[in-house]
Amino acid sequence: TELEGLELRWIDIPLVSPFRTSFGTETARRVLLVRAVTGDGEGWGECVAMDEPVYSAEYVEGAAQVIRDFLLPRLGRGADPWKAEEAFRPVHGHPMAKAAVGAALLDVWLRARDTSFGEFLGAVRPAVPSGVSVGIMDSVPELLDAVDGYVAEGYRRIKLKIEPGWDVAPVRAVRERHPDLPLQVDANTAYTLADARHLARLDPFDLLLIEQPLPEDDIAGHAALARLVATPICLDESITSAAIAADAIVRGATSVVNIKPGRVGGFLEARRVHDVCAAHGVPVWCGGMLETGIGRAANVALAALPNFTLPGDTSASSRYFATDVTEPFVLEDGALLVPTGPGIGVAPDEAVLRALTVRTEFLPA
Ligand SMILES: O=C(O)CCC(=O)N[C@@H](C(=O)O)c1ccccc1
Repeated sequence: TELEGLELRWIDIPLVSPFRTSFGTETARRVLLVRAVTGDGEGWGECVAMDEPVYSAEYVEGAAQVIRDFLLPRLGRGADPWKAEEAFRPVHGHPMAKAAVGAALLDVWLRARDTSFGEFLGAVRPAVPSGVSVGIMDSVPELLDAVDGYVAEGYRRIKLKIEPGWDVAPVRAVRERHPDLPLQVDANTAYTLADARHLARLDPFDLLLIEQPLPEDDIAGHAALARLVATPICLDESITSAAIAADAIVRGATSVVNIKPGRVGGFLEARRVHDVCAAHGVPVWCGGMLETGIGRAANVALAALPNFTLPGDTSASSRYFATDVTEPFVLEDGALLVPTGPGIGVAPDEAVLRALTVRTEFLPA
C-alpha cells in the first residue's frame, strides 16, 4: 500500500533523576517521534538523537530536517521497509534519522501482517534480562546507594559510566560491595591510548567489558588497547554498520559489540550486525538511548535474538520516566517481556502524548 505521509512529533519528557555521562548531564529528553501513515494504518518510530550532537553527529533538529528534506522525498509514496533502506542509501550518514523512519515503516508493515517485531527479527526467548546504566555521581557513597537500589530491583547487570577521574575508585567500591555482580563500564570515548596502563588498573575487578574507551574513529587504537588490558573491549559509537563491525572484529579492536538500531541506521541493519558478530563468535548486547516505550519495545524484541547473550541497557521505563509514553515496561524477575502484539506491540497513550507534545508536523508523501 502507499505512504500517505509522516508525522513528526517533538516531545519533552522529564527524567526521574539527572543522568550524567562523560559528555554531559541530562535532566529531560527532547525526543523526536515519527508516525508513518499508510493505507494499512500507522506505525511508530523513535529517533534516538539527542538535542545536541554530543553522543554522535546527529541531533533532534538536524534529524527532523533530514527526514523532511532528504529522506521523505526519496520515499515517494513507497512504504516498503527494504525499498526505503535502499532509497536512503545515497544519503550519507544520519543513521538515527533513517532508523526512525525505517522503524515506523516496519511497524506499520508488520501490523498489517499481524506479525510482531520479535517474530519478524527472529526472537528466540520470551523475555530478556535487563541491565541498567548508572551515571557519574558526585560521590562514591551516592553511587553505592544508586547501585544498591538497582540491584534490589532485580537488575541482572550494572554498567557504570566512567571518565578520567571517576573510574578505578567507583569500580573498586561497587565490586567490594557486590563481589559477584555482573559489572561493566562505559567511557563514551573519554580516554586515549596513553591511558592504557591506567585502564589496566580495572582488570582486577572482573568486569564483563570496557565500553568505547577511545574515540569512535580509532579502530586501530582499540586494537592496540585490547593487547594492553585484560578486560574485553566493547565498541558502541564506533560500530555504525555490519561491515564496520566485521572490520573491527577481525582487527582485534572489539570482542563484544553493543548494538543500537539508531546508531546503525535501523533494525534491518541491526540484525545484520547481530548476524556478523554471531559468525565471528562475538557476543552482542542491546544498548540504550533512554528510549521511551516506543523505541524500548522494538529494542526488547531485538534483544531476544540468539546472539544477544549479555544483558543490555534495556531497563524498565521507571529507570528514566515517571510516566512513559506507552504502557510502562516493568522488570519481572530482572527481565522485560518481549511484546507479542503486531508490530512493536505497544502504542502511545494519546493523553500522555498530548501532554508531552511540544510540536507536531505532518509531512505528506
Ligand atoms: O539505559 C539507557 O537507555 C541508556 C544507556 C546508556 O548509558 N546510554 C548512553 C550510551 O552511551 O550508551 C547514552 C547516554 C545518554 C545519551 C546517549 C547515550
